[in-house]
Amino acid sequence: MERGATVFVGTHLSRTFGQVAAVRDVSCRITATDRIAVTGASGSGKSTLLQLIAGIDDPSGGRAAWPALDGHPRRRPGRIGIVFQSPALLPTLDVHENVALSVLLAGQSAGQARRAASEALRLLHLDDLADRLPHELSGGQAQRVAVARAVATNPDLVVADEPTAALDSATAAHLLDVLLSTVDRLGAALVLATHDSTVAGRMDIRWPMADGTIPTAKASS
Ligand SMILES: Nc1ncnc2c1ncn2[C@@H]1O[C@H](COP(=O)(O)OP(=O)(O)OP(=O)(O)O)[C@@H](O)[C@H]1O
Repeated sequence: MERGATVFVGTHLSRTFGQVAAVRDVSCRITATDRIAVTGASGSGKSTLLQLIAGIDDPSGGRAAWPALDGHPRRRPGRIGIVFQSPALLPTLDVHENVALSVLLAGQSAGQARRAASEALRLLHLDDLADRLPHELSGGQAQRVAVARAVATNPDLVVADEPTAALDSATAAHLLDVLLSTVDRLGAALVLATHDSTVAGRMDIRWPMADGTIPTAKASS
């Protein structure tokens, strides 16, 4: 992707659930290669904002747009990779099949999916685990597979919702190393929600959320 390209623009975004305003009037911009940590207390709206950025939820008000990703028939999971707090691997598929599935869902052929999965597993040093079932993995290994699944389609934007929350600090640091080096290699933007100040400290930009808003998000543009 072109350097400086705008991957996402949120304009006066809001998302309400009944009486709860989870996201309130957030305007923000993400450009290619940005490394953004969304921080804030539990319930401040981080996950809700990430879901709007990933396009898996619609705002109640305002506008979400992905200028650099337009023109792609399938924005997700092709151009946007998502890593959740828990790996959420399909239990009856082995590691390679779990990763290949995301590529298939992005519209690639079975052969392309197999090749892309092998490449993603190699990138994340998971080749040796390709034949394992999810229950045969440690938590850290499973989360690395989840990263492989998110990046196998060569996305322009990776959205990660507390990807290290369930890991001990050494495993979390390793996962973050792997995630950062992978998005560097892809030239993708990364937006990551975290409670962990060490994790947030490794990102270039911090969006501190409080009560559904981000006072400084516009400063990233
Ligand atoms: N699907 C939903 N239905 C109803 N309320 C919701 C829903 N999703 C989120 N909320 C509410 O919106 C607010 C923000 O939630 P959100 O999960 O975005 O916060 P968060 O900062 O990610 O929290 P945490 O750090 O605990 O994951 C909370 O008050 C939450 O209860």
